Amino acid sequence: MDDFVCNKLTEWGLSEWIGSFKEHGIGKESLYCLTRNEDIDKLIPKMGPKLIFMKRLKLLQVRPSTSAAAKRNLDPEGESSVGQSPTKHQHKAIPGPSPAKRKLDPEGESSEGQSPTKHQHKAIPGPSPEATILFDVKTIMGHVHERLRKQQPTKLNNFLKNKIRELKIDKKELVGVFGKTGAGKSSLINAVLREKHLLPSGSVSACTSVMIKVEANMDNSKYEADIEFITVEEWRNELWSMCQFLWNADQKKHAAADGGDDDDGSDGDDDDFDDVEHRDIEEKLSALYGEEWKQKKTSHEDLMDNKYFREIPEFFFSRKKTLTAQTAKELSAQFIKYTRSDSKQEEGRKEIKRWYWPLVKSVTVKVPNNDLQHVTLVDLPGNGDRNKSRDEMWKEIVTKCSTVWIVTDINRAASEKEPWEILKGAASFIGNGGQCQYIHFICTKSDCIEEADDNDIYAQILKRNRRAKEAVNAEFNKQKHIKKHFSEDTFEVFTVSSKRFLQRKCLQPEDTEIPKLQRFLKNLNDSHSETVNYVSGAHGILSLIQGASCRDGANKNTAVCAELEHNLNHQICKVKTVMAETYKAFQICLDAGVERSRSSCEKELSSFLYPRKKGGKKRCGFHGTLKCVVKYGGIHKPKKGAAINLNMKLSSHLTDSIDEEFRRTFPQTKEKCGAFKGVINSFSLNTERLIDKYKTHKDVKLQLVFLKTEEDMMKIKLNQMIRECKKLIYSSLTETVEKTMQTSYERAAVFKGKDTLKNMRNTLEQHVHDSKDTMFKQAKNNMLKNLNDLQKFILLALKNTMMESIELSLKTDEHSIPDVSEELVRVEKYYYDLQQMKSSH
Ligand SMILES: Nc1nc2c(ncn2[C@@H]2O[C@H](COP(=O)(O)OP(=O)(O)OP(=O)(O)O)[C@@H](O)[C@H]2O)c(=O)[nH]1
Repeated sequence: MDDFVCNKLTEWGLSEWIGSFKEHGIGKESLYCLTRNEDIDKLIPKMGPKLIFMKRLKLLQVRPSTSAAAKRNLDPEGESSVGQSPTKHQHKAIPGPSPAKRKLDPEGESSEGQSPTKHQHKAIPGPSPEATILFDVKTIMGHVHERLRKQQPTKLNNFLKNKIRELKIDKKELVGVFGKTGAGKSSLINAVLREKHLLPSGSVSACTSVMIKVEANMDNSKYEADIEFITVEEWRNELWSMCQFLWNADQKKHAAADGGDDDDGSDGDDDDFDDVEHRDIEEKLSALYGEEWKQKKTSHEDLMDNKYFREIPEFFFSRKKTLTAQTAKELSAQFIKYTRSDSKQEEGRKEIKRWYWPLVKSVTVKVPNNDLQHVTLVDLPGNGDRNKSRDEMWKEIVTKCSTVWIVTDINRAASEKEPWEILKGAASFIGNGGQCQYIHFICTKSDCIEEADDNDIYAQILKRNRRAKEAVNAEFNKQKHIKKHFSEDTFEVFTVSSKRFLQRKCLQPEDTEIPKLQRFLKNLNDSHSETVNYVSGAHGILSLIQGASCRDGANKNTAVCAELEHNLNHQICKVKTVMAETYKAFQICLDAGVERSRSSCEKELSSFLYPRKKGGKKRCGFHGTLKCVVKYGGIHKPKKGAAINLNMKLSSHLTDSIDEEFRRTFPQTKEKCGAFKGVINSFSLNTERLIDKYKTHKDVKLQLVFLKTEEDMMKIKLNQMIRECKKLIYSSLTETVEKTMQTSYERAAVFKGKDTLKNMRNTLEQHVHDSKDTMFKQAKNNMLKNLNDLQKFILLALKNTMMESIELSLKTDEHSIPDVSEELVRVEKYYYDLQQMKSSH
């Protein structure tokens, strides 16, 4: 690593990160890359929270604008995108027609046969007043940016251009739809979107096998599916290990057939594992190669032959394929071969020779003329995946869900184990390790009732719905592990009938509860506060420009600056105090957790390694399970049932010890006071009082208006950053345990034949025994270190951002600034209009 990087980090007050940069070989180019926000996600797994800090560093403009990195940030790409963007953005901002207006036919059929364009012409309502305001303000800011670009690039000029570029609306709410296969997830998504034929559903042998994201198509009026493939290299590696496995299995079979010793001493359980693995492999290979793989399995390179991928050349080149169609039905027929596995070749789908799901990472389905432009529904099959990149994507999506729908058949909704196990398994990823605010337990197929006669059906359905809700709520109250992450007010039960909602038979739409879910999504989609933030940010920037162009008395500024700096120091002290208290509280909880983990980890491991059935009997098939666990780094994701995670089990006393304090420090729901006991949200330079005090001095007042909006914007960005970092801080506990356990998994995975189970158990036991004095301490230290990094960064960001803004608004004497008085008047009016809309909302 060269001196440049060291100097830059020192210059930015981040000298203690130099070690990490060195450790990960992050040099000058990467540093540029980071400050330009490119490819940062690839580096995040290496660097953890620090990279997120780096990412935000750019957003928060902590870096000095004279740095080389800053200069590169002001590249022409960025410039032009703002200057030209309004038209593109404007399109995005105007919502399409509401589904209610568009789909006059509840079946969702009528629009499908017709040309959508014609249909849309009739139904598209004009943009909402908010969208019009946003459109106008974006256009105004685009023009102002263009004028600034034509001027000399001074410090203030650069600062203003950056500020305009940073104004954006990036609200995206993810709703994760979980549930076992056949529960009714696809039908539910179709019903809430009133798109009867969008996601394929409904057969015994077929099921959704890859993650499908469904969102509004904001770019055109077509139905679209973007397919993202895994890498060629990844498939080659997977093929290699599958062929290897099949070869070993064949050898074993031959040895047995030759009359060799078929008892390899593996308790017979090896066969259980092999059977499961064998079935999975066969399923994958048959999907892609039909029967042909059986002749080619000795050479994985033969299975890479181009002829198998003729239909998807994109797999080798761009890794992305886009399908388009005029109707949902047409699109669905096109993408089904990328999303579903169909072991028995359903009737009507026999023409499909190859099913490409093993090569697909995810599919994004885009629905035109849908006004949920800020919401993405994600159909999540099962627990995740054994395929590494699909599993990573699963985790990434799950930790980003702001709402989770657990879908299950209404029959035995409360008593069935699987939905609760899915929820339990995901709780740490969506709770403290994620950002979920609402859990909806959705009991589907409420129309399916057997015992009632025709006249009684309606009453019976409603009665069962009531009972199901009571039972599920009662069950939720028993789920201690889930309740550590979520309070009762985040949990709600729905009893829905997707089928009857689309058919309008037997049940009124309201009784199907689909409209209730639609209203929820509509509220989630609401971008009012984002629009207010955009307009208020624009108002602040224009105030700064106008204030700078009519600046006069330096004396007043000195007095205001002194007062602001005094306020800033006072506020920083307040934040520091809360941060120190938080650190202390974390330390106390974790110390207790380390002690408990140390004393009980061997017992925990034992209960895992020697599982007993109810009644104390030994459990069969455990050998296979453990083999999977050690092969996949402590994690086993069976096709059915809950995922097994030994790392989480070992770190459970640590996570238990911190869960409550963690939730208090980083509350999930927006209504709560916010992170760090609300000290970030209440951070204020008291600019409102100063605005009132200096209301007769127009230039000072304008600068103070800018500072007020700058303060608000900074808090929004900081809160977003805190939300991302807290996930990494939380997951660092289990990750440390996972890393420490890795060597023992690797050693255990190589055992074969006689005494395999015993040897695997001994290896893990010995390792836990040897590392129990250090592993948990290390996990605690890592969490505290990450917390400390975050706290330092927040303080740095608060101080530097506000100081830079004070300096540029009140201490810089630049007069070659455009006159934006007209624009300011217009945006100011919009700003007040939006305030009024907000109060009437
Ligand atoms: N009667 C009735 N049947 C439903 C309802 N919802 C779903 N089904 C049926 O249940 C079956 C499974 O539904 P899907 O929507 O495909 O289930 P899924 O959870 O998406 O299944 P996978 O794709 O395998 O993950 C289909 O035959 C549906 O028609 C409902 O509300 N009422």
